Amino acid sequence: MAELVFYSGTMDSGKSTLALQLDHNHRARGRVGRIYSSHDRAGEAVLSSRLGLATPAIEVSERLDFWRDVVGELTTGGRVDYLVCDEAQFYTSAQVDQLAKVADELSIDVYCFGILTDFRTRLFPGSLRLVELADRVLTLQVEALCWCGARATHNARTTDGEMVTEGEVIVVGDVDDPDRPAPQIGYEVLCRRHHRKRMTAARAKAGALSPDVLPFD
Ligand SMILES: Nc1ncnc2c1ncn2[C@@H]1O[C@H](COP(=O)(O)OP(=O)(O)O)[C@@H](O)[C@H]1O
Ligand SMILES: Cc1cn([C@H]2C[C@H](O)[C@@H](COP(=O)(O)O)O2)c(=O)[nH]c1=O
Repeated sequence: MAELVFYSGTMDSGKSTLALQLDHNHRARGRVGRIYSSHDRAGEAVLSSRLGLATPAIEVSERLDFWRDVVGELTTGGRVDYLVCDEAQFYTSAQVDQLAKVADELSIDVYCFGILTDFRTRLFPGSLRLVELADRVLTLQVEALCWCGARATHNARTTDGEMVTEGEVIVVGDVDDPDRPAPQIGYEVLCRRHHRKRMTAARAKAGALSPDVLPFD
């Protein structure tokens, strides 16, 4: 029986890398996959990983109907054994329903990858529906870490290193690189404790340098 699987983790936890590995392993055994992504940092119609690998993908806009897309491929002589769906948090609830239908009625395995919650700690619509419908929800094993060393569970949006809690839900961006100045808008993964306290790495560092602040912990 085909499955709908949701691999979830914070930003920078290796989801796209796993998506590319999974596709590679299936293709190496002669299976034919169809790859989708949405708002990838590297641009439109691509699935890219921070490890440098990338592959062409079908861009998932709000208008894309997965059921019609896959049925269209099959009825024009194509073969589809599995779907790889990256950045699935950005999919609509209806699109996730279509993916479940593809798994159930066409017996095609569907592997989805995405972050659970946005910068305000709210579930993305696509992730919410995946949690509701997936046969399995799997957390990535490579743990992204908060600056304090604890497992990072939340995605913070930052402006010049300071956490922000208001703004558009979708803003494509990357996690800050400690070796280069923080971009105006970036992301940082934090443990819940530090997300609650809006304590980014930059703030923690500034606090540690100031003689006047009370100890944080
Ligand atoms: N220079 C590097 N050397 C080893 N691993 C790296 C390097 N850069 C990134 N990574 C790994 O890649 C992961 C991010 O992979 P990626 O697939 O882009 O994440 P996601 O799709 O979850 O945002 C990091 O958590 C880290 O494990
Ligand atoms: C938290 C959060 C993230 N995003 C964007 C930022 C990135 O472009 C992607 C996540 O990609 P990754 O491969 O998992 O790093 O999502 C957003 O638009 N809104 C948010 O709240």
